[in-house]
Amino acid sequence: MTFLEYPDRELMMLSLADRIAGELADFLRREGRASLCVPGGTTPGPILDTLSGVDLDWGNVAVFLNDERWVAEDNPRSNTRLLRERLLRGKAHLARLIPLYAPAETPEDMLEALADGLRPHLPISVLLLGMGADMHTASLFPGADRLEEALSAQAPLLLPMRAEAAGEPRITLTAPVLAGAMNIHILITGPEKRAAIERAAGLSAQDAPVAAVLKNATVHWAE
Ligand SMILES: O=C(O)[C@H](O)[C@@H](O)[C@H](O)[C@H](O)COP(=O)(O)O
Repeated sequence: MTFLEYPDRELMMLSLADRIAGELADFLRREGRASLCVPGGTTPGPILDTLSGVDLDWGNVAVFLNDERWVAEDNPRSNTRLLRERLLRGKAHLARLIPLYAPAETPEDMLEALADGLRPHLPISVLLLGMGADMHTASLFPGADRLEEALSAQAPLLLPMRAEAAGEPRITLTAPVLAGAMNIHILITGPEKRAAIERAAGLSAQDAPVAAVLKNATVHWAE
């Protein structure tokens, strides 16, 4: 992994948004299309805000989440809602949202249909991930019910995931899909997460799921 330390959060958010935009522009130039996979949670908001105003051929960019909480879009915990409010507006309103949620009782009910929608947009051109202090990334939580399956090289694209720390049931991209991204950025802030990611580098993905994507990742950190 490459570790980049920034003088402050604001500078980190702007620099990383700029870098992500540059990587997307490269893909668009070379291949005519690109995919951008982003986290929910509280950290990435300012990057999504900046990206939404960037001049890109957004009509050829597919955007999707790393993972989704299995709640309707009007729920404040919906990551899709965050995407719509912070990224899919301004210039980026032309981007194509590939859903990780559809109204149904459980993620199991929609798993195949959602995976079919995702498949044509892989491998991921640019992946942005967050991480919890417990070393989870996407919804790959330590101790989660289907973690082992999600870490396997044979994992399907998407899996439902349930874990005590997760709250509601989740749906998540699996480790091989995340690790197969062409550019991988992990965005973290604060001393606790810095210590966690340094510890994760020496642990198995079973104990520290973020370890599954660390090898080719650039970690971006500010106090
Ligand atoms: O839906 C989610 O919760 C995210 O995709 C998750 O993996 C997130 O990135 C981490 O939990 C960090 O979240 P914070 O940025 O809020 O600390």
